[in-house]
Parts: sequence; structure tokens; C-alpha cells
Amino acid sequence: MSLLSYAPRHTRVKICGLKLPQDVDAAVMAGVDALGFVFYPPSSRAVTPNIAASLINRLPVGVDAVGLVVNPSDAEFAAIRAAAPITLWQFHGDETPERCETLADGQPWMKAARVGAQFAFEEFSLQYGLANAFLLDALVEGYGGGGVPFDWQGIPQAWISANAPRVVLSGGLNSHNVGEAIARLHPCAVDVSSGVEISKGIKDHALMKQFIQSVRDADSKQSI
Ligand SMILES: O=C(O)c1ccccc1NCC(=O)[C@H](O)[C@H](O)COP(=O)(O)O
Repeated sequence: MSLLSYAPRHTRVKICGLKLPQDVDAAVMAGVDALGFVFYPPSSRAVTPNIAASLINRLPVGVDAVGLVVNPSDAEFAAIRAAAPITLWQFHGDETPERCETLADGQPWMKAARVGAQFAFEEFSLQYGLANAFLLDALVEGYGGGGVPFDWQGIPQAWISANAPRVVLSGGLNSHNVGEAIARLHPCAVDVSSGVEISKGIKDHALMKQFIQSVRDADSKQSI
């Protein structure tokens, strides 16, 4: 099932920053809904379009291949698209809504919001209204994947009520805090990278399993 197909009490799970075939296989076996591939060379989690293609070819039907980009040039984006069968785009830089629409060219896409104090949720969702999802991440140095949560209490209740089916929650999630996040916010999906790593860029199979189990446990307790 696609990452963005909303179902109450069935929170979808995306794991981001996969680089190795054995990690892809372990995430699939654990029940992941989407895997993220980082096309941002400065990142320790970056992959080339050809490596991503070989990893994506291992995915069963229904598991989304998310292409994470940060301010790509036309040529960089075209090279990714030509090599890797991405099913959902994650724009994690300073891309305007028009730029996201142009690059995605009819494919689904989500826009990352880097949420700090005073983040303007309403303005963001109006500006990026054409996005298929709003990915809420913490404002960190650089562009993302910092393993730091933001203050969920800063999200206006009315905004989350109106937008939860389109919210992908990320930023410092792990198997210990994801249950509370789901209980409070009821997002469509949760997204994790650092919280399932033993060190930056190195995924841990047991942590991936624990994370997905925590999501399932939280879902079983949801009352909405
Ligand atoms: O992972 C990176 O290195 C990265 C680089 C540039 C932009 C975004 C990046 N990662 C984003 C993610 O991995 C996830 O979408 C998400 O924000 C989770 O991050 P984490 O806080 O590490 O769980």
C-alpha cells in the first residue's frame, strides 16, 4: 500500500536513507511502506541514481520508492529520473511549489517543512497546497536527517485536525517516542532515519523492526 494512502489506525511507515540491499530486504520483511533514497551528495546517506535503481528493483509492489532531493538542478533531477524508478518525490530543500510541480511532472510529491519555533503551519499548507503530503521535519543545521524532534505541541490543533491525513511526521523519531507522536497527532505516516541507525548512515535491522512494532502497538491503541 502506498505511503500516502491514509487509513485511520494504520499509520504508514517510511524508512529513509537506505544504501545496502540487505537493509532494504530487512525493512521490507519488517513491513515498511516506503523507503527513502537520498540524492544529496553531501549526505552520508547519499546514493547514486544507479545504486538506487538496483535497490528499488528489490522492492515488492506497493512499497514506495521515495526520491529525496535538495534543490536539484534540471540535469541532476533528469539523471535520477532516468535511472531510478521513483514512485514518490520528497523535496527537502528550498524548492518553490511551482518548481516541485514542474519537476514531479504528474508524479506524487511531498514537501518537507523544517519546523522551528514560530513555524507558520497555515501559510505553509496554503503555499504548498498542491503537494500530496506535508512532511514535517525539525529545523536543523543543513537540510535534514538530523535525528532531532521538534516541539509537537507547537502544531496548532486546528491545523493538525484539518491536515492529519496529509501529514508525514519526521524528525528524531525512534521506537520510544513514535507511539506518543501517533497518539497526539494521528499522522498519515511517520518517517525515520537516525532513529533506526547505530551510527550516522548505518541502519540496524533490530531497530527497524522495533520501530515498526512500536507503530503497530500505537495504532492498536488509537481510539479515532
Ligand atoms: O538524511 C539526510 O542526510 C538528509 C539530507 C538532506 C535532507 C534530508 C535528509 N534526510 C531526511 C530524512 O532522512 C527523513 O526524511 C527524516 O527527516 C528523518 O530524519 P531523522 O530525524 O534522522 O529521523
